[in-house]
Formats: sequence, structure tokens, C-alpha cells
Amino acid sequence: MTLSIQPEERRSVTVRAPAKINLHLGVGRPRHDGFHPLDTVFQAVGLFDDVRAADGDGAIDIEAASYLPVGALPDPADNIVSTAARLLAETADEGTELPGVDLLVEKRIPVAGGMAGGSADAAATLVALDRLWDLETADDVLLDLAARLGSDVPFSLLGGTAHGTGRGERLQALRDPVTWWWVVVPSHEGLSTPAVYRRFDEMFPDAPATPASSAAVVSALASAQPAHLAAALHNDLEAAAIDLRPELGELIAHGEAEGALRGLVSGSGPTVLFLCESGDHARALADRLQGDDLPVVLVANGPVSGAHVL
Ligand SMILES: C[C@@](CO)(OP(=O)(O)O)[C@H](O)COP(=O)(O)OP(=O)(O)OC[C@H]1O[C@@H](n2ccc(N)nc2=O)[C@H](O)[C@@H]1O
Ligand SMILES: Nc1ncnc2c1ncn2[C@@H]1O[C@H](COP(=O)(O)OP(=O)(O)O)[C@@H](O)[C@H]1O
Repeated sequence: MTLSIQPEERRSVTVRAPAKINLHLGVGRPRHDGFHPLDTVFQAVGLFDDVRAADGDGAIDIEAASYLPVGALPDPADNIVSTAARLLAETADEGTELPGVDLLVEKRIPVAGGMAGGSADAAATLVALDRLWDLETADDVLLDLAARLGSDVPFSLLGGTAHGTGRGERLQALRDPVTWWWVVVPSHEGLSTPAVYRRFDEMFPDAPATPASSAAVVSALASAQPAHLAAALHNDLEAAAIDLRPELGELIAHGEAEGALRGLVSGSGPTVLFLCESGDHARALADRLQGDDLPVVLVANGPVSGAHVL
């Protein structure tokens, strides 16, 4: 009998993080630091990126779903996952060197689509490395690191449905016990978030310092009635996104004519969302919208969990 010695097993952790949509996005005029004050209601929806962290020597790979346009992703060195990994390592490293890691990102969330895909990857990286390195970082420290990575990153950690203020990083979870159904139509090409905010400033130089309140959406969520939520949905960045991409306005009108309760630009766009009555309604609408002009039409529901280990 021969005994084989197993090489030490390569450890890995995979974390899944959701896309977000904004059911209400009230935007005020820019603050002194250039960021816009927000009053927003985030909802995490069932479209996910996965980040796998494994013992390694620093490789970063990205596998994108076939429906995402190739070439849209930044180089690994500019990728938000490397920034997140460096930030956590700097925070955690107290003289002891942390083991090297390889990161693999499996992307399904549209890139530069107004669905916080980069934020989801950053949040997933923080959670995966915290687990791989056995750091047991406190939740409030993780949320603080997340806010340093981007305004939307804390919500990608939290998930569910939440009220966001400040520049979007200050969160309060909202009770949202029903399942809402969405048809999600990504665009063939992303829109830059700073460019959409700049267009908003040009179009609305007299925007109020205090952003529009999300109270109507909060009470529509409590009603659990899709028609009430449809009437309350609101996005102050929608006009700026449509001004930069007029075809988004046509797409919203088309989806509503095909029976959506309401069409809306997702965050800074250009992804378009359609609220539906039910899962069956969403699948039927997606079938009707899918065609040569709209090759990718997805169905997602929310709320779902924030970044979590698989
Ligand atoms: C618009 C929203 C709505 O949730 O998301 P998207 O729809 O793009 O995903 C967010 O405000 C985007 O958040 P995020 O993409 O994390 O932004 P950050 O990295 O913090 O900032 C990128 C840039 O967006 C602008 N920015 C962002 C947030 C904010 N409250 N005011 C801003 O003016 C600034 O120009 C900033 O330099
Ligand atoms: N892992 C990543 N996934 C997507 N985009 C990334 C990533 N890392 C860095 N980026 C950069 O962040 C920008 C915004 O990405 P994303 O979060 O997908 O869009 P949005 O802010 O519209 O929701 C992209 O244009 C890209 O240059």
C-alpha cells in the first residue's frame, strides 16, 4: 500500500452580493464636498455578483455573464475589488503579514448600469476577506470601510430595503415583508454616474438643499399594494439620464404600454425597471419586451439579502 501525502488544501470563500434599485431617489443641490445630499429608498434585488477569495498570490480575474458587453470592465488594478482588499488589509494588518489572495469576480449585474454592481463586488470582497483572514471585523467597522469605498457600498452589505441619507451611506433598515417583482432592461452601454449628476446640476441649478422626501414610498411599501408603490416611485436623476439617452424615455413608454404598472430609470441609469403585479406578470412582460432591439430582458424580485457567504 502507498500512502499519498495531500498538499495543504487551498482555502476559499465565496460571497454573493445583490444589485440595488432606488424606489425613491431625492437629490438636493451639491454639498461643499461636491456630493449631492440624498433622501433615497434602496431595495436589494435578486441579480447577483459572486466574489471568490482564495489563498493565492494576488491574481484578479473577472468572468462576465454572456449578456454583459465585453470590454466594459476596468483593468484589475483599477477594479474596486483590489481597492477593497487593500483597504481591509491596511485596516487589519497589525504587524503580521496577511496571506496573499486570488480574487475571482463572477459578474451578472450590468456594469455602469445604475444598479451598484461595483459596490456589490466591493462589499462581497470585504466580507470574503474578513472570513478568509479570520478577522471578525465588527459590523460598524465594515460599514465604515464600505462608505470609504463608495456611497452605495454600505447598502450592498446591508441589503433588504433601507432608507438612505447623507450621500447615500447613512442607512436605516425598513420593514418590507412582501416580494416585489421587477422586469430589468439593461442597456448595451453604461452611463457614468458623475456625468449624470453633472447633467442634473445643469438642468436643475435651483435644486433644493434638502432632497425630496421618500415618505410616499415608505407608506406605499407598508401598504403592500403594487399599484400604490407604482404611483409613489420617484427618481430625480431620471430626467438627466433621459436627457443623455433619449431612447430610455421611449423604452419606459413602451413597457408601460405593454402593461407594466410603472417604468423607471434605475438610479443614475441607463438600466430601466418595470414594476409588475406578480412573478407571472413580470415573466409575461419580459417575454413581450424581449426581441431584436432588446436582446437582454431580466426578471428579478426584491428585497433580498445583502452580501453573504455561500
Ligand atoms: C446614483 C446612485 C444612487 O444610488 O447610484 P447608481 O445608480 O449610480 O448605482 C449613487 O448615488 C451613486 O453612488 P456610488 O456609485 O457609490 O457613488 P460614489 O462612488 O460614492 O461617487 C461617484 C461620484 O458620483 C457622484 N455622487 C455620488 C453620490 C452622491 N450622493 N452624490 C454625488 O454627486 C460624485 O460625482 C462622485 O464622485
Ligand atoms: N468590479 C467592478 N464592477 C463594475 N464596475 C467597476 C468595478 N470596479 C470598478 N468599476 C468601475 O466603476 C464604474 C461604475 O460601476 P457600477 O457600480 O457597475 O455602476 P453604477 O455606479 O452605475 O451602479 C464602472 O464604469 C467601472 O469603471
